[in-house]
Amino acid sequence: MYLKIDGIEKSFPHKENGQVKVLDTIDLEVEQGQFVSIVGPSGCGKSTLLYLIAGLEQPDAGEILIAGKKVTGAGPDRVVVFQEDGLFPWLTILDNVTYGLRLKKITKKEAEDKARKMLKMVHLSNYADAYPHQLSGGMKQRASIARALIMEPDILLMDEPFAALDEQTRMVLHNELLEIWKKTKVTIFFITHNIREAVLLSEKIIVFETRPGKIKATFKVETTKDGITPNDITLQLEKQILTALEDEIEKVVKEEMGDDYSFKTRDLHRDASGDMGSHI
Ligand SMILES: Nc1ncnc2c1ncn2[C@@H]1O[C@H](COP(=O)(O)OP(=O)(O)OP(=O)(O)O)[C@@H](O)[C@H]1O
Repeated sequence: MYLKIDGIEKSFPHKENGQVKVLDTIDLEVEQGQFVSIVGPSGCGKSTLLYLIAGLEQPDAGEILIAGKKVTGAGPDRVVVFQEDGLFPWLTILDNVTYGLRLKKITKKEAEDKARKMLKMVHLSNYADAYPHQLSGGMKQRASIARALIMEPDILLMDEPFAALDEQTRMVLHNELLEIWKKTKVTIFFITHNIREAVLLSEKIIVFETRPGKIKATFKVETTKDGITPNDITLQLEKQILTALEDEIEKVVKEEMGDDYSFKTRDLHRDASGDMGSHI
């Protein structure tokens, strides 16, 4: 198995309880080139797992292996794309994209050629000399993806990368990301609150339980030979994921709003295309 998450546990210090357990015995396998999404209620440890894979946090127990090698710290083989674009406002888009290459021993010309190729891939060729403030939210996020891809990572770790974007921009970026994924064959580990987004993009979807995060269910997205998922399968899957998530969201709601509040009896947020659990 390419990415193997084996018995991962993680706690953080907590001012009242001493320690709070965030992840409890996570076992998970990802194949090389696979697109895997994680959905789960707010605070269940999704980002923590992503940081552990990135090597930005260390587990209390268990280990993460990539191609059989234990992750002990950050490395250029894993790049994170965050919800906020994180571009440097004082640099042009081209310079933002080449920034990560500074430590690599390549000439400025080589770095720029590479960056222009990446900008072409995310359809930003005409904005190489623009500054981030001159770009829309979606364009900035595409620049962030180009900046990540230029490092030629084996694993792209995406932490709610499209959550701050409007629906139309999100749809465009979904298509672009799928194109990029097919072209680069990069392994993608994608966190989202949006069930429809997860179903649309991924091959495998993992639903997390409320804190301490545990895997509650795993769903495989079936496609036809030409890579398309028929609508009835998509809808069915969205329903199943929503059902698995509802119980978990209910727990979070009760914890925060009291036992007399029920999420499941309300229809307001029961649309799988919405961001489930992100605003509780
Ligand atoms: N460095 C840290 N120190 C202390 N507590 C932390 C730290 N990082 C995360 N936590 C806590 O761990 C829990 C899980 O956080 P995490 O961000 O992984 O959840 P999440 O599922 O990604 O949440 P969301 O969907 O809201 O982004 C939260 O209660 C958070 O406050």
